[in-house]
Amino acid sequence: MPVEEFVAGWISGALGLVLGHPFDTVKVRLQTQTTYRGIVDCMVKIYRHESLLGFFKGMSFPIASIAVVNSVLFGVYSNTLLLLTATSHQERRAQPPSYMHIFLAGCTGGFLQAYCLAPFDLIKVRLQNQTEPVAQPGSPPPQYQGPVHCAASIFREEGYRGLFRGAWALMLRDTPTMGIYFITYEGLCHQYTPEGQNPSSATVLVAGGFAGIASWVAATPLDVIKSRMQMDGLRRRVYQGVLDCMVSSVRQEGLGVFFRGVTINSARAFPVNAVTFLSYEYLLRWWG
Ligand SMILES: C[N+](C)(C)CCCC[C@H](N)C(=O)O
Repeated sequence: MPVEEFVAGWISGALGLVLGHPFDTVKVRLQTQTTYRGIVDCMVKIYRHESLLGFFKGMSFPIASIAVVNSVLFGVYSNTLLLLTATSHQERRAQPPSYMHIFLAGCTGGFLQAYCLAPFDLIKVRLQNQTEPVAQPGSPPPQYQGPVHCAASIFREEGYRGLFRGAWALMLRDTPTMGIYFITYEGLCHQYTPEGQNPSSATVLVAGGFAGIASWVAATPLDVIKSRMQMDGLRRRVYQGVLDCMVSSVRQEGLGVFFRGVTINSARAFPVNAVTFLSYEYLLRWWG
């Protein structure tokens, strides 16, 4: 089983992640809190009350977990394609797999990575939603003092299953949309690359960026529900499950609720995924 894909997936994911984290914090706040009027208002308030550090809340765990999560995504994707089409990464330029195979491999990768991602994503969302200024002397400490403390408190209060709160919504969000992610990427690369050649850096950047946007636009409705399920249970349980969360969110806020954060998600998705795919392709070419 080729391991390069796993390592390339990890490094490229980490680069994309740091670049996108400030956007991600704004997105999570907009999706789960009602105090902000929009993207700019949210950014200004975070900066004023919590300084630049406020944008990087909750980042240490994703950095640690991206090794597992992105290497599972890219490793499973690539190895599923190998199973389905019997072509390795290098051979795929000459013999491109069918879109059906790409979609299925993407879904498989998405499904398995969601399972690894769930507890890390939960902790990230809980930390990002703490609005207290970072470490102010004299003020009461925030509920969670850091990722390990957060994980331990959730485990203590809600048990092992508590760490998987929102995991169902996450799995539903990622399985089909990771299929869309890889289809868009491969489709655009194929379109703009002469037969049998490797795509140029510009093509990889643009195809990666649009793959990110396309999959995030499709993923946003379930992303909102996922974030809400993850915040639920912090004080008192409000939702009975994914469906209940959907129904009551729509009842209270209208259908528009499903597109909360879509603009910021797309703005984040382009650079993050352009960088992710560029470094992924180059690492594999370099090693291949
Ligand atoms: C499937 N879904 C849309 C959720 C994610 C697709 C892109 C994943 C990438 N690591 C990123 O953070 O943008």
